[in-house]
Amino acid sequence: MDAVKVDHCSFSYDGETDIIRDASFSIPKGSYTTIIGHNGSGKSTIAKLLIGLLEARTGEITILGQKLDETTVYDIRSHVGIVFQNPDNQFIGSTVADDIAFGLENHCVPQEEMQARIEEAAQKVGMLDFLETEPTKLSGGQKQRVAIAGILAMSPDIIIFDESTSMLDPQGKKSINDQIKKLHDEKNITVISITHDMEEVAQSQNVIVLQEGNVKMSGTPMEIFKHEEELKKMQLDIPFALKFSNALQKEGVFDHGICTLEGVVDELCRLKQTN
Ligand SMILES: Nc1ncnc2c1ncn2[C@@H]1O[C@H](COP(=O)(O)OP(=O)(O)OP(=O)(O)O)[C@@H](O)[C@H]1O
Repeated sequence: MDAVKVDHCSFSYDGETDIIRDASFSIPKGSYTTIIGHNGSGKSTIAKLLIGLLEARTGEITILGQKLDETTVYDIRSHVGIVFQNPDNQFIGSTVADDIAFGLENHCVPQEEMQARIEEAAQKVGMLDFLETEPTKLSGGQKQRVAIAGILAMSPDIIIFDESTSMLDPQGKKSINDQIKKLHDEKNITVISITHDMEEVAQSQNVIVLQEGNVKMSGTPMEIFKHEEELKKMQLDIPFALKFSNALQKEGVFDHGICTLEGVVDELCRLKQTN
């Protein structure tokens, strides 16, 4: 089953210019999909359409088999968690723990289980020592980690990350990206991540490339990265690991391209053993 199906959707903020233009794509249940595109290509608008914060002018959106409309939107939102780009708009609690608990309280999770889930989620994002801190006293990156913990604690079927790691330092970004991958691998959650981080794109299973509100390409990371020139025209790049492995391929060391650093290291070790 598809987790998400977008069928010929168009959307306009002002009723005149379409920002999303006849977009169609589907995202398989349990997959890890990244959505990329230049600034203003419509990625965040798509995310808001998927959770019914905006309504498509034409076309149909189906989430986990349910057509999205005013009768289904609240039920659908209970299965879909979203972490936005700006953490400041996502705080309601007076402590970090309250904040992570917010969604759980709405779902009437028993107190004891709630405490365990709060601690587990806080630990995953490296914020266990901050549970009693006021969210307003946190840095932007720390706030974003708490917002992510709030969603992780809910264990939704689909999580949408809308450039959620863009404020994090490199280590924080890596640890959140690792958590996202782990969540997907272990719990079979459908992960949809809007990102400019090509290292993250490389670790996903499917990629959707948006250009001016339309789906320009879709496929596996390697299928997408083959179009390096077209990506460049859209202000997009390929990951460093692939550039490195392409250079090694030119020198005759590798016989194929590899887009993750782990993959490059594995291949170098394999070659060392066979030589
Ligand atoms: N609330 C709004 N009202 C009017 N226009 C908007 C609104 N939000 C976004 N837009 C416009 O819609 C277009 C797509 O914006 P969107 O935020 O979806 O792009 P994006 O691909 O997420 O960009 P970025 O990579 O910069 O985050 C842009 O031209 C933007 O100016």
